[in-house]
Amino acid sequence: MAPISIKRILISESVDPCCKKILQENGIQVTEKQNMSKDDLIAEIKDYDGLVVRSATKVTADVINATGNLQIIGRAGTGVDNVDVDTATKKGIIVMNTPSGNTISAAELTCTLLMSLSRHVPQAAMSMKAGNWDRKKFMGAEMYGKILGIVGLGRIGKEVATRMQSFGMKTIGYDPITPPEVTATWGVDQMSLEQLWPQCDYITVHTPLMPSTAGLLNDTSFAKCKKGVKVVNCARGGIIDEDALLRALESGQCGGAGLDVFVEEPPKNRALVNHPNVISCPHLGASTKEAQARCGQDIALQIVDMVMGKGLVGAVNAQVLASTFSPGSHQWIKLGEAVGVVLKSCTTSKQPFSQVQITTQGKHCKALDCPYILQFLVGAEPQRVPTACLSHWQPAVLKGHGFSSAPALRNR
Ligand SMILES: NC(=O)C1=CN([C@@H]2O[C@H](COP(=O)(O)OP(=O)(O)OC[C@H]3O[C@@H](n4cnc5c(N)ncnc54)[C@H](O)[C@@H]3O)[C@@H](O)[C@H]2O)C=CC1
Ligand SMILES: O=C(O)C(=O)COP(=O)(O)O
Repeated sequence: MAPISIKRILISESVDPCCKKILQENGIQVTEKQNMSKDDLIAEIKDYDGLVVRSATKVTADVINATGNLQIIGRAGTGVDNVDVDTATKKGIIVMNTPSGNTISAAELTCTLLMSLSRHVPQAAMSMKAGNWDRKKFMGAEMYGKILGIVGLGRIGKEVATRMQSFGMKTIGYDPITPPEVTATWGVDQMSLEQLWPQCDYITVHTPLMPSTAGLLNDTSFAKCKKGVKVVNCARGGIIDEDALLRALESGQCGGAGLDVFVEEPPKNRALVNHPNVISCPHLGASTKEAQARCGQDIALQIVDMVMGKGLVGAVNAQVLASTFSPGSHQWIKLGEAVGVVLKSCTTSKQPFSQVQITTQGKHCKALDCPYILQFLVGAEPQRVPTACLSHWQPAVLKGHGFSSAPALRNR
């Protein structure tokens, strides 16, 4: 991989101090500036080769187009929906994230919200602080024996499932990529959303926000749910349609909601936050010491490795990734994608490939495994290669994400 020169990095949010320390120890100058307006960021960003953000910095096309020498946008966390990845890609800027650093913390907050919904803990605590002693008002229900529907069975969905099973919940779910045989090994019975909605006592969503997941829970799907279903969104605002949720809460079709994320953060419209059956947090899923330490360290080390030419871990924009490999590799990377496209056109099955082996011949192909496999996947199954796979292409991760056997590359 051709080394990339990064001399100055701007950290625009509260990222664990270890991030700055690691970058500085590796000769990179670091400036921390928080709470910048869009105009401030546009003025500031011109002087930097790298930018490190969390979810609050909106790295829009305007910001990216204002950059002079920016080469890397590092997301100390999972979701990159606050970064205009397409514009970054067009400008040749690598976007990289640290998707596993905050998984456990987000899963634990989800479980906390599920349990708080069942026993009204926040409302009871507020009532106590107001000087009351109201036992009748806060009658709850056991989690034991109830059905939890998990939409999105990736890293966080899996951790939520295994934790809630320990409370005696039955876990069912839906994911278009993670195969049912894989989720069955962690106790989640997969089915279509049509089958899932009417069965659930609780529903929690753990998908990225994208066109196919925006409004997954809407008026139509709420109408198919059990009356009084309780829902949690610790993923991204908008996966549960906020207006539909308010209507469902008001009609009693939805019995309560635990919300960590909102379409607009902080939300100007407080109708949901103020609803008596809503428990909400200001996007706290990743806000633990442990998650922040992991994400801060991971993003710094990934940037340092990239600068040293050691490897490119965590890049979510594969096209840029391809262009960072030596010019000699480009033709092979293109060939990988083309082979994927051809193979895809030869199969009529909608299922992911169960086993793929790519055999190359000749010394030039020996060092190509990462980019070649990645581009093969992009060509073969673009809609089935989640960001997680692109950023963590290692066979073990691919296997967990729907490729029942990760592609093997053999060189003869
Ligand atoms: N509240 C917070 O602070 C945090 C929120 N997050 C968010 O949580 C979400 C999940 O994160 P991870 O589990 O790490 O991601 P992941 O990529 O491991 O899992 C997402 C899963 O959603 C599935 N999916 C895609 N489209 C779907 C659809 N239409 N229906 C059902 N499933 C679908 C994918 O196949 C994948 O398995 C992301 O939106 C992430 O940004 C992550 C960390 C902290
Ligand atoms: O990692 C994610 O996707 C998150 O939502 C966490 O966001 P944060 O880093 O806490 O701003």
